Amino acid sequence: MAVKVLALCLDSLWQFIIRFTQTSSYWTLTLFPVLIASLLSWRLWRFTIYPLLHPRDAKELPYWIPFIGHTFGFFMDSDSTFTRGRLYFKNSRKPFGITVAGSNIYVLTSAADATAMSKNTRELIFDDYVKGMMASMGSSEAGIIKMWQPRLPSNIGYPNPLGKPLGQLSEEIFRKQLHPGNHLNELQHKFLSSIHQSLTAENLWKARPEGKVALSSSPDGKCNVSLLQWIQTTLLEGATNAFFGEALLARNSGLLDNFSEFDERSWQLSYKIPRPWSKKMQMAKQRSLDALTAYFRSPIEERPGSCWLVRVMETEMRAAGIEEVDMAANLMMAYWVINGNAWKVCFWIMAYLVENQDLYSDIRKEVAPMVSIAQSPNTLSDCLDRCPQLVAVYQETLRVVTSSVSVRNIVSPLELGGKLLQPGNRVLIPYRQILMNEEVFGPNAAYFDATRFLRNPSLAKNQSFRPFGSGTTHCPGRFLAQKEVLTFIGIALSRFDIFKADRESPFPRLELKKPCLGIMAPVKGEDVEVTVVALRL
Ligand code: HEM
Repeated sequence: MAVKVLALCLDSLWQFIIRFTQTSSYWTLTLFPVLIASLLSWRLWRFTIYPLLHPRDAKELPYWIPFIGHTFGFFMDSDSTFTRGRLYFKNSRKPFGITVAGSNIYVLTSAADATAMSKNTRELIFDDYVKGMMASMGSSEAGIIKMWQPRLPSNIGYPNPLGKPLGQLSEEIFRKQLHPGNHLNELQHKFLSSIHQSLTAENLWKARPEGKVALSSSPDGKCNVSLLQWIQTTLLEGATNAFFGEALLARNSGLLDNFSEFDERSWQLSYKIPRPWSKKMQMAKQRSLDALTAYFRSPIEERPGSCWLVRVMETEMRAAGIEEVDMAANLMMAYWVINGNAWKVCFWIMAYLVENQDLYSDIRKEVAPMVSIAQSPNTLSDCLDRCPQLVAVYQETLRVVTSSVSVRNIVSPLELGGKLLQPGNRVLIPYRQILMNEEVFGPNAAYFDATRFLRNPSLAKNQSFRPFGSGTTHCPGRFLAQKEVLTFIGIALSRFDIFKADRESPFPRLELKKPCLGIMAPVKGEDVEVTVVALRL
C-alpha cells in the first residue's frame, strides 16, 4: 500500500515537472532552479553549517520558509510543535530555538533549566512582557508609564522603602494578599463561605429558568446539570464577590458571561492576534473593562466588601494619578489570573470522579467525616488539604491538564543547559513538556492515574512538578486555588449524589490545539451532563 502511494506521488511530481517545463517561459525556467538552489543553500548554511561552527549556541528546529518558520504549528498546536522540537533533538532536553513570525524563541523542556530560568533576574526580565500585556489589555501609554516609573521611597500608603515602581510593588501586594496569613484568611473565608451557600439543591432549581446550569429537573428531586457551568458559575461568582465585594456583580450581571467569553479566546490577546481575527475576544474584553471602569468610577462607599488587595491597589493607583479606565485594565489582568484556571481544575477532577464510581466512592468516604466535623469554611479547607487521596487526585489532575507557560525577555547573553542564548530573543517554558516527562512520572505519564501521587508522594516535591511555575513569579494564588477546588468537591460530594446522566457519553477531550497559558478547557461542546440528587442530611 505504502509503495503504491509513493509511486503515485512520484508519478504526480514527474507529471508536474513535465507540464511545468512545457508551459513555462525561459525566465521562469531559470528563476525557479535559482530560487530552489538559494533555498537549499540557505537551509544548509542555517541548520547544518552554522550550528557546526557555533556548537555552544542553542540549535534551531529547522524549517523551510524563512520568517514564517514554525508560526502555523505554534498557533495551531503549540504542544505538538514543542514535542516535535524536543524529539528532533533526540530528547536531550537541551534548549532549542523555534521561529515564530520572524522572532526566535528559545524553548526550555528540562526541569533544571526551567528552575534556573525562573530565578534569573539578571539576564532575563519579565517586566517588558507584563508591560506588553498591559497594553494589549487596554492600558493607555500614560497609564503604563505611571505604573512603571520609579517612585520616591515612601512609607505613606503601602510601604515602599526602595522606591519600586507600582508595577513591581503590585507583585509584592499580590503575595501579601495571597500567601498564608491574615489577609488570605479573611478573603478565603468569604470565598469559601460563598461556595458553602451556593451548593444547595434550591440554588440548582433556581438556576433552572436560565437553562445554563440546570438543564432539566424532575419532580422526584433529580436535576440534570452542566458540570462545566455549575462549577464555573459557583467559583467565578464566589471569587468576584470575595475580591470586589457584591457591588460589581450586582450592577453588572453580564460580567461572568463576558469574562468567560474573553477567557475562552484570551490566547488571542497573549499572542497579539490582530483585531479583524479577534473581534469576539476584543468585544468581550471591552464589556468586562467597562464593568470594572464603572465600578472604580462609583463612590467607594457604594461598593463595600472589597478585599485588602483591591483597596490597596486602588489607593496606590489613584496616588500615582492613574485614570479609572487604566485602573480597570490593570485589575482586569488580576481578574483574569484569579478566575482563569482554578475552576477548570475543579471541572476535570469532577469529570474524573463521575467517570470512575470507585474513585468517587473512595473520595466521598474520605471527605465525609471532615465535612461533618469542620466548624467553619476555613477549618474545613484545612482538613481537606490533609486528605491524602483527594490531594493526590488534585495533584495528578493539575499535572495532566496544565499547559502553563512562563516567558522572559533575554537582555544579555546567557548560558542555560550548556547552551548560549542570545539577547533580544524570548525564552519560554512550556510546563506541559516537563509535566509529561516519562522518566520522572513513569511510562504512563500521558494518562491520568488517580493514585500516582499517593503511591509516590515525593513526586509533589520533584522539580518537574511545577504547575504553578517557580522562582520569582511562582504563582501566589496556589494556596487559594487548592482551597477553592477542594472545598467545592468536599461540599458537593457530601451534599449530593452526582453521576453521569448518560453513562455511555465519552469523556471530554482536552483542548490541546488552541494555545493556552494555564489550565486547558475541554474541547468546545464536550461538557459532562450530570444528574444531581440532594442527599437528606
Ligand atoms: C490552578 C490554578 C492556577 C494555576 C495552574 C496557576 C499558574 C500560574 C503560573 C504558572 C504562574 C507563573 C507565570 C509566569 O511565570 O510567568 C502564575 C502566576 C500568577 N498567578 Fe497563578 N495559577 C493558578 C491560580 C491562580 C489564582 C487562583 C490566583 C489568584 C487568586 C493566581 C494569581 C497569580 C498571579 C498574581 C501571578 C503572577 C505572579 C508574579 O508575576 O509575580 N493564580 N500562576
